[in-house]
Formats: sequence, structure tokens, C-alpha cells
Amino acid sequence: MNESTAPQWHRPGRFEALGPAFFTYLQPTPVPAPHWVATSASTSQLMGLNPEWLQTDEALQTLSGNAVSVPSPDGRKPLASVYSGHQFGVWAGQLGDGRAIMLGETSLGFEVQLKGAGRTPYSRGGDGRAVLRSSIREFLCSEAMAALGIPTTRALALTGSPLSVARETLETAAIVTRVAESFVRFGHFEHFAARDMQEELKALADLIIDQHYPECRTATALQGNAYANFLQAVSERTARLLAQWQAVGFCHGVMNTDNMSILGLTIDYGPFQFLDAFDPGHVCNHSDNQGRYAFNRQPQVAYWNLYCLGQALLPLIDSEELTIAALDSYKTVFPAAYATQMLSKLGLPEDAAGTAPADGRFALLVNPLLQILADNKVDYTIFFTRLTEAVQQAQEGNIDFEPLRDIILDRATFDAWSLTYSEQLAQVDQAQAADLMQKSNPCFVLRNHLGETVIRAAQGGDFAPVQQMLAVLHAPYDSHPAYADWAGFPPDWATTIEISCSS
Ligand SMILES: Nc1ncnc2c1ncn2[C@@H]1O[C@H](COP(=O)(O)OP(=O)(O)OP(=O)(O)O)[C@@H](O)[C@H]1O
Ligand SMILES: [Mg+2]
Repeated sequence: MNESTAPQWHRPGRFEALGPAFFTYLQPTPVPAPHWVATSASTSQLMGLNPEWLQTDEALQTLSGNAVSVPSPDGRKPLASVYSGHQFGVWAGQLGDGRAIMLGETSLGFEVQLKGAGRTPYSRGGDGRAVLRSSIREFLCSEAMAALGIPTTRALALTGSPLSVARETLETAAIVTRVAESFVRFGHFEHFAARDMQEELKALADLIIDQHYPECRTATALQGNAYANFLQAVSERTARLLAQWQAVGFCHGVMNTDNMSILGLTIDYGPFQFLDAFDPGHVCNHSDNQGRYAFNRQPQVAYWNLYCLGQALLPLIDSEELTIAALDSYKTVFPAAYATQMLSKLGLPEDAAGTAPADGRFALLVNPLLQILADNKVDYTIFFTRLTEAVQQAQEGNIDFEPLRDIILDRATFDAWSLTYSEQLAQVDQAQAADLMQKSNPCFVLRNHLGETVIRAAQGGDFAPVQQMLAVLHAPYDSHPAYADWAGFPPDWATTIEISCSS
């Protein structure tokens, strides 16, 4: 294998060029006897890598953190960045990449991080490692989200090692290679704002604006203030992200400001959960005693986090009024995006007459339906896939709701809803509605018990199911008859799974 098949690194990377106030150079700590667990051909392709590279020992060593030397022969100079943040609503002070080490930036502009690659100056009391169990969840869920069309950090590879890592019990180590155009978080801005490091704050904002939000430089809105326009653009991206999370039933679990991406990506797959039975107040993080990050509070929390970002950017914006105005966009973009998402799930395209929030169909159909799903503890994903099938199979507008009635206790209320729904659906093109539903309602999401199934196999040494599940999750809207079980109701034991917060 010749060297040109390996990723081509761009030195210094754009983040690296910010200078030493932002990070510490260091090498990953090698692990004993690394082995592959799974790789993502889709991420490899996105990065423009030669797919054969992922088959090489060089790739295995590099992505396990074992190819160490300073600087490495391929020109990488790995680093860990410093950030701060609010955790569970409280200022936590300095945090940073305590177990994620950035290998560098590829020539196509992708930053590559190894999560679980050893201690860094920001590890505080931690061991710098991640366990196989949580790494499988992160690897699969990043890729599942991408295939669902939800902005996210990507995963290129997952490697494991027999190295023991102490959590509640002894587990083994794993390393996720994750990829993003930027790993900068709200917490990076909070870090420099809290220390009154204005020059660094400005340099960071300028970098992110120039690379990812260049339109903010010339925008005339908000008195032409580039930083206010930047805050507004981040607020809008975050609003659209949250709309997608809520529509697919994704509970993040640790929405601290250090886990909020400045690009509006889903980042940090810890105790996340896709809802099984619809429960608006569901709390997936067992350490979240107050229910701060309950499913139905996520949109509000995102706004709270944006407010922290706004405070951090205030010295640059230099106007409280413009800061508030920039944040305000969240309050219109989120409801509009969420309504569009939910109506799409029902096969109802956006109305030319008005944007979705003003669309009476939201109040007429979505709110009552969510109430029915909650009252009857109906499986969220299965409800929508059954509804999609029912609409696809409708004969001359007659929908057979029986497969849906089967999973609902209070049928009278559902029958009334289905009548209203049929009337609304009759007003749009049937083929278009069926097509929209097909694209909006996944058959497969990474439910806890599915993750647990492949984790148990992997812990027993069988990694094939991880790769198989990846293939299914990469095409979540297809039916994959061979894997029909994975689209079914969760087994009884699913309720006994406790997703440990120690990852
Ligand atoms: N095992 C560990 N060793 C060292 N630091 C850790 C460890 N686990 C978490 N941390 C650090 O604690 C802070 C909060 O952790 P959190 O669970 O949000 O992040 P994470 O899962 O490590 O990573 P990321 O947000 O990069 O996906 C971060 O600074 C993180 O790097
Ligand atoms: Mg984190």
C-alpha cells in the first residue's frame, strides 16, 4: 500500500493556526493489540479517502492512536483543545478535550478526532479512555443520524483494544474516529469570554465566520453587524437541528453548552435515546435527576444554551439589543421547522399559503396526535411507519387504519383523529403524500435495545453485527426484510437497560 492512499493532512490546520492559547499539542497514548470493530465506507467516501486505506495496518495503527512520533511522519501534529461550559445549568469552568485528540485537518477540510485516545491536559480526573460499549453507540448513532439527514459529527472507524478500563465494572477500551468540518462548541467561545480574552474570542469568531458563515460578513440585517448575524445563523441552525431531533424522537441527554456544536451538528453521543413508546417527558440520562434534559424540554434548553453563546459573543457584537434580536430568530425558526417536519411525517407538504406554524393543520392534527400517542404509550417510530404503509396502500383515498388501531387503546379518540386526518390528506396529491411520508418516517432508528444487542455480541468478540447494523442504519427508510426484527417493538427487557453515564 503506498502512502498516497492515507489521508492527506493540511498543516497547519485552520483551528491549529489559531495558536497555542486554543490547544495543547500532544500524541495519543498507544493501546495494546488494537483491532478493528467497524468502519464506515460512507464517511470514508465523504472524506475522499481511498477505501482501501481502511483495510491497512497503517490505518488501524493511526486510528487507534498508535502511530506516534512528534511530528508524525505524515505531517500530523495532534492536539487537544480547551473549552469551558455550563453543565446542567451551572458554570463548570474549564473543561476541554479530556479524551478526544485531533489528529489534524485533511486537505479537504475535515477535522479528524480520536475519542478515547488517552489523557490530555484537560482530562481532570478522567482516564482519557472510552469503553467499547459507549463507543459502539457513538459510532452507530453518528452514522444513523447522518443517514436520517440530521446534521452530526460523523464516524469513520471504531477500533478496540483488550486494554482494561474501569467503569462500574472492568470493560475494554475503544476509540472512535470522528470527523467534522469543525469540532468547535459553544463552550470554546464561553471559555475565552469568561477569561476576558478578547483577542482570542475575536480570532475564534472570525475563523468560524470566514470558514463556515461567510455570508454574515456582508449581511445587511441586524445593522450589518457580522457577529450578530453569526449568532443569528447559529441560532437558526440550532433551531433546525432541534426540530429534527424532536420529529425523529431523539433525546440527547447531555445538552450542556460544551456539547453544543457551533455548526449546529449533533455532537457527543452519551446517554442518548430514541423514544420507544412516546413519552414527552422522557429523561434518558439517569444522572439528570431534575429532568433538565427531558425530551420535551430540549428545544427550550437549546435556547438557553444559545443565550450563553450570546453572552459570550456580546463583547464582539457590542450591543445587547442586537444580541437579543439575533437570538430571537430561534423563536420563529424552531416552531416553523418543527411544524414542517411533523406535517411531512403525516404526508402534508408545506402549504403555499403560509409557513407551517401558521398552518392550521399543525394545531388540528399534530398536537392531538401527540396527545394520543402519549396517553396510549404508542411506539413513536412504529406508529409513523404503519401510517406510512396505510397511506401507501390506500385505495381511492380509503385508508385502512386497522393496523394503527391495533396499537392504540383509546380507539374512539383515535378514530376521530383519523377522520380529520383523512379529510386533510384528501386535499393533497396522494402519491406525493405517500412519497413524502416514505422519506420522513424511518423504519430503523438506533433504539437502546438494538445498540445493546450488538454491544453484547461485540463484548463476546463478534463484531459482525455492528457492521450489519451500520448497513441497515445507513438506509433507515428502506424496509430491509432480513432485519425486520430490528424494526419491531422493543422486547420486554428493553425497559431494564440502563445506559450508564460512565462512558
Ligand atoms: N474518561 C474521561 N477521561 C478524561 N476526560 C473525560 C472523560 N470523560 C469525560 N471527560 C471530559 O469531561 C467533560 C465532559 O464530558 P462529556 O461526557 O460531555 O464529553 P465526552 O463524552 O468525553 O466527549 P465529547 O463531548 O467530546 O463527545 C469533557 O471535558 C470531557 O473531555
Ligand atoms: Mg462532551
